[in-house]
Amino acid sequence: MSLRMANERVKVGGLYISKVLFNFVNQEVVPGTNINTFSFWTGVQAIINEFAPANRALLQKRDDLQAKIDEWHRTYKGKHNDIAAYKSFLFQIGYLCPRNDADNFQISTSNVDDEIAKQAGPQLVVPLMNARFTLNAANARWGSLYDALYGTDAISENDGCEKTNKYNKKRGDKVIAFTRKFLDETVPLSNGLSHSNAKKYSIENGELKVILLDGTIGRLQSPTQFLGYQGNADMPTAILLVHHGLHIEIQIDPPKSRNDPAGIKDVIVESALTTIVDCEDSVAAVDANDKVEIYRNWLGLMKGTLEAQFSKGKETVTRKLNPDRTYISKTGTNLTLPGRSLLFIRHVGHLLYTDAILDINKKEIPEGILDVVITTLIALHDIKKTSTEDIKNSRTGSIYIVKPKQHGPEEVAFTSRLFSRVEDILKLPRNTLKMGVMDEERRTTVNLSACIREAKDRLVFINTGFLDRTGDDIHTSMEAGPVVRKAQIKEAKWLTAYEKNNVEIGLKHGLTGKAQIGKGMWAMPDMMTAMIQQKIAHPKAGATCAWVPSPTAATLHALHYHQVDVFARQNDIAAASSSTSSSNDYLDDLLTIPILNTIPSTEDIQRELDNNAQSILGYVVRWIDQGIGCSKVLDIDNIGLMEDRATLRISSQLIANWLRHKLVTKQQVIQTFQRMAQVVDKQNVDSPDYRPMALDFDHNIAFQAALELVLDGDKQPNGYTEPILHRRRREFKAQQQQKPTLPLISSL
Ligand SMILES: CC(=O)SCCNC(=O)CCNC(=O)[C@H](O)C(C)(C)COP(=O)(O)OP(=O)(O)OC[C@H]1O[C@@H](n2cnc3c(N)ncnc32)[C@H](O)[C@@H]1OP(=O)(O)O
Ligand SMILES: O=CC(=O)O
Ligand SMILES: [Mg+2]
Repeated sequence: MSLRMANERVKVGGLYISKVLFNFVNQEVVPGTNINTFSFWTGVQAIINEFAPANRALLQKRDDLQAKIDEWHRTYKGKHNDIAAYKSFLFQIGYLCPRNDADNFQISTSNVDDEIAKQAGPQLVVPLMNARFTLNAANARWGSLYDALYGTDAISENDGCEKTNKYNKKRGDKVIAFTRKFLDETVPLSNGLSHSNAKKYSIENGELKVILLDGTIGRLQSPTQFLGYQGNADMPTAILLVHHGLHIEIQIDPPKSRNDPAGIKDVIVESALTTIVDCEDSVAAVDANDKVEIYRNWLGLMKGTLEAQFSKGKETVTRKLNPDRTYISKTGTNLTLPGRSLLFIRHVGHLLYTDAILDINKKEIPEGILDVVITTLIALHDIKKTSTEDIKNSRTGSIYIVKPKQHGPEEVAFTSRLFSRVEDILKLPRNTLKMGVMDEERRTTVNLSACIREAKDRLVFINTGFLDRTGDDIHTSMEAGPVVRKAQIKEAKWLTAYEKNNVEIGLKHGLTGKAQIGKGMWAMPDMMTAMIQQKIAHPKAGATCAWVPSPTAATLHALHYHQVDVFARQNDIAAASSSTSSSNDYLDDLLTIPILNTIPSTEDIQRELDNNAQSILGYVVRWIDQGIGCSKVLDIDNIGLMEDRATLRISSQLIANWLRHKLVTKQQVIQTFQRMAQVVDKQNVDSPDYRPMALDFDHNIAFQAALELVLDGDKQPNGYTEPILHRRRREFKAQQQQKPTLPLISSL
C-alpha cells in the first residue's frame, strides 16, 4: 500500500479518516460485530471531541511540571540531596499528591481470567507488527523444556556438550538429567524414589503409577498433582501434572525418546501464561498503513484466524494459533486446558499523535484514542464467541489493555474515563475494558496508590517497567547534575525502593487474587544461564509475573514459579510490611537522585559514550530503515541486548545529560557516533536489507536521527524518543517513495 493511498481520506462527519483505515474497519472489522458503521464513526468523533483537549492539557501539565523542576535544580544547584526541601517543593507544585485516608481502599476488579488472578508465571512481550512472532507468542503457553535447555546456554557446552547440528547425546543426557531433577523437585515420588529411575508410567485406579528400573513401584508424594492423561491408561502418551498452579506434561513416545528407558520424548511446561501483544515500544508504526498492519494482526488474534507463512530452511511453514489441549481426567471425564497464552494488548501512551485520522481542523488525533476505539471494536469478535471449541482469548468476557507511560493519577483517571466512553459506544458492560498500569514514570511511582485508585474497578496489573522508569528518572533530574553510568543506575537507591514500593502498594490495595503485580524485562535474550540464576528474584519479590523476551525464556523462567510459591511470598511480604508500616514509605529513597560523586576518568567517559552510541545506532538504524521496533543489538562487550524505545530513551538521555553537564563535548559525541557507526555497519554486513550509515553521515537519515536523539535529548518531552523517531522514519519512507538514495549493503 503506497503512502499516497494512506493520504487519501474519507470525510465522515467532522473527521478525515485515511482510506486504508476506513476500509479496514468497515470491510474487515465491523462485519460480524453487530455494530453499525455510521454510529461507530459518529461515536469515535464524539470521543475525539471530548477527549482530545484533555489529552493536550495533560501533556501541557507534564511540560509545566518539568519546567518547574528544571528551574528548582538550577536555583538550588547541588541541593538535590536535601530531600526534605525537594519533597516539599514537589508537593507544592502538585508533582506529589497529598497522602490521605482515601488511600485506604481495595481494588474491586471482577471478571478476571485465572491466568491473571489466580496463577503466577512468565509474561511474554511481542511486537504485534510481526505476525510470525505474534503467533509464536500466543502459542508459547506451553514450551518444550528439552528444546529450551538443549538450544540455549542453560546447559553448558563444556566437556563435549556442544550444540552440534546432529543430536549430541552427551548434551542430550544433561538435558534429560536436568529435567528429571526438575520432576523430582516439583512432582516428587514418595519414599525418596526418583523419576530418574523411571521405566514405565501408567495410570491405575485414577492414580499415577511409576515402575522403576529395579521393579519398585513409585507413587506421587501428593497424588492430587496428577490431573489426567492422553492415550491408554496402561500406555499413556501424555501425563498431566500440576504444581503451584502450573501444568507439566510428560510426553511419552518410545521411538522418539532417544532410548529413554521410560520412553519420555519431552517434558512440556506451562510457560507464558499471559502475553502482551505490543503496539508500543517494540514496534515502529508511524502512519495509517503501519497502524492498520498492527490492527489486522490483532483482528486475526481476536477472530482466531491469524496465520503466517514463512520459509524456514528448505520448508515453507504455515503458523496458526494452537487449539486448546484435551486430556482424560483421572475420573475418566474430558479435561480441557487453554492452548494459548492469555493476551493483553499494549496501546501507545498519551504523547503520540497520528495522522490516521485528522480532526475537523485537520489536526492529528491522539493515537491512544485511536488504539482504544479500534482494538476494542476488534476485540468484540472475541467477546461474542460462546462455543468452547472456538479459539477464544478471555473466558470471562474481558478485554485486557496495557496503558504505558502514564504520569500520575490524573492521566490514569483520563484513561479510565476514556475506556468507559468506549464501552458506551460499543454497548459493553462497564469495566469490560481492563487496565494494566505500567509503573514506569516517576510521577506514577511516587503517587502509586492514587493511580491505582483511579482505575480500581478495572485494574489488572501494575508492572515495574524499569527501563522507561530509568529514562524518566534521568530526564526529570536533567538539571540536577551528571547522572551515574548506566550500569551503576541498577544499584541506585530509587530503583530498589521502586521495586519494593510497587509490590507493597499492590498488596496493600488487594491486588492478590484480582490483578498481577509484575516485574520487568529480561533484556539479555541469549543469556539463559544468567536468567535462570537471577530472575528468580522476581517471584521471590512477590511478583506474579515478570517479562521475558522470547518463548524459550518463558519456558525457562517458568521453572522459577515452581521453585517459589508466589502467593505464599505475597502473604509474607504483606504481613511484614503491615507490621512495620511507618518504615514502609519509600518516598525519600524514591526521590534520591543518582548524581555522580566523582567525575569518571577520561577513558571511562569515552567507554560509556562508545557503549551507548553503539546501542543507539544499532537500534535506530533498523528502526528508521527497516521499520523494526525491537532488535537484538551487540553492546561493547559483544553481548546481544534487547533494545527497544525504552532502552533507547535511557541511552540517549544519559549522553544528553553528560553533554548538558559538560562531561563530553558535542564534537566528541559526533566523532564517537561516526566511529561507532562504522562498527555497527560491520556488524550488519551479513544482513542484506541493511544500508550502511558511514557512506554519507550528513544525508543518512538514521544516523542523523541517532545524533539528534542525543544532541537534542535534553529538550525531548520527558526524554521520549518517539517524536524524533517518528519524524525521521516518515522522512525515510517519503525519500524511498521518491528515489531510494542509499544503497543496500548487499548491492555494494
Ligand atoms: C521495555 C519494554 O517495553 S520491553 C517490551 C518490548 N520487548 C519485546 O517485545 C521483546 C520481543 N522480543 C524480540 O523481538 C526478540 O526476541 C529480540 C529482538 C529481542 C531477539 O530476537 P532474536 O534473538 O534475534 O530472535 P530471532 O529473530 O533469532 O528469532 C528467534 C525465534 O524466536 C521467536 N521469538 C523471538 N522473540 C519472540 C517473542 N517475543 N515472541 C514470540 N516469538 C519470539 C521467533 O519467532 C523466532 O522463531 P521462528 O523462527 O520459529 O519464528
Ligand atoms: O515497558 C517496560 C519498560 O521497562 O519500560
Ligand atoms: Mg516501557
